[in-house]
Amino acid sequence: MPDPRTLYDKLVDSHTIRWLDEAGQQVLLYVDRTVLNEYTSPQAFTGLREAGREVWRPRAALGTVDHVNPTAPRRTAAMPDEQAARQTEYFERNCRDFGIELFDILHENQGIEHVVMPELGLVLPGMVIAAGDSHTTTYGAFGALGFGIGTSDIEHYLATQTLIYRRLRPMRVIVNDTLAPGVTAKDIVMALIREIGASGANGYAVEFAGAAIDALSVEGRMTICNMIVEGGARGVVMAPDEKVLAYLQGRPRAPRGAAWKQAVEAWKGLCSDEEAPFAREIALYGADIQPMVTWGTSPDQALPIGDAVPDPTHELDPNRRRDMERALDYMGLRPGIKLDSIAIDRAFIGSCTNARIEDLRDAASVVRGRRIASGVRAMVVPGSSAVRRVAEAEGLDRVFIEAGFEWRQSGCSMCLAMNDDVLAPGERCASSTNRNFEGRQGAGGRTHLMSPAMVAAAAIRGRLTDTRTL
Ligand SMILES: CC(C)[C@H](C(=O)O)[C@@H](O)C(=O)O
Ligand code: SF4
Repeated sequence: MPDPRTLYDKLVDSHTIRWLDEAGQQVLLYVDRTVLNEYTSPQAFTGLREAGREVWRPRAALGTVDHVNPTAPRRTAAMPDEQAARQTEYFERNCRDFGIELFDILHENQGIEHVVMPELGLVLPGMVIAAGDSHTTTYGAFGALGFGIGTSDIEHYLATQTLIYRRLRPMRVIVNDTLAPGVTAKDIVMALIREIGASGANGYAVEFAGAAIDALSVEGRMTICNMIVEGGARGVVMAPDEKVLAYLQGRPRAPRGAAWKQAVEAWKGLCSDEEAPFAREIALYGADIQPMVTWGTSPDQALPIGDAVPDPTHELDPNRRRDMERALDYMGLRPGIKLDSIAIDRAFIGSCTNARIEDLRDAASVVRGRRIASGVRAMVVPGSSAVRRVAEAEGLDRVFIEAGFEWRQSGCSMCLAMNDDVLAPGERCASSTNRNFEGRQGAGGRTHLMSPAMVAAAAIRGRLTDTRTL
């Protein structure tokens, strides 16, 4: 009998070309696909150009403009500034010259890379996908191993279709029970990061399992795989099930006909063996998880919405106390105030974490028939042009617009404020994104992370709000 293996190890083993050390901890890994963006790919292409190299398998790469483009409701090719224009022009030239398919800003498939790849059916169970963006882990929801790589690795990948890869240690997170109504996938991942800390999963590949994960939609699973990066995990997997197959079947780039049948057959066995060894295991009880919000400047500085801003003087660890004091100072918050009393200026529904169609439906169901609070500026930035079209076909754009939201074009937008969607200094934002670092949404801007439904509720009340009380 072969040794029992985890799903993560099966994925790495099946893509290992050769061991680079005696224990097989460092390997030459075959990578099936990548996705490129205008922000992290330029130096890689410059490297290829300078070395006179070609791209080994141009059809295994796809480019989409997402980080720097504007999201103004009327789409044009114009960029907000000179640097963004230079980045997108060079990106477009690189894709053209190296034979890589490109979704430019006016393309009907344009969108945030981690939304575009799955919706086209380009992420399949059993694949290894590496890309120049940390949230490539999103693809774990399909039983694929996705991870972010730096620019020199992008160049290595493009030239060889391989990477030098160091194995991670497998860790399992089991989420038992069922979630209470009003609690979402975002709350699971935020609760987990709060528990393990922002570097709690450093060095680990996390496998999620358990009844609460099984019960989630594929979109919800993507939210978890996307955001667990903020807990330090550089690899995430979930065993593919019937829901994954149903999600993929018929997608434009997914296999069809006999190839589909063959693929489904090949995906059997993409799960951890029963006795597979995990270096670490954590259990969460789904029924205990509450809607979460962050109060600080790190994704682990989060609490259930019913709680109060914590008091640093109660923290015994001096480093953590200092971090808390600094975070509260930056966030302009006093210890002890109720989280649901914190007034907001802005509300942002967007990002590769939470701007898929299901997220927009969730938020719209909170917003329907209501108006946003006066003084709040709220916007919805769909994760992709396709999500935007589906939402419009369902009339969700009207729901948001009638409530006072701006309905925008797709892109990363105010998730990281590389375009002209930025917070002014001191502005406070309820945001469905994944990072709340200082200045993330604009210099001096204050970010509170939460689920899209919670953002919608905050926009309506004008302060952080438990959706269940609306
Ligand atoms: C720009 C890119 C390097 C970065 C990432 O890798 O995650 C960005 O997408 C982010 O979310 O901060
Ligand atoms: S939406 Fe945000 S987290 Fe996602 S790729 Fe863009 S900047 Fe990164």
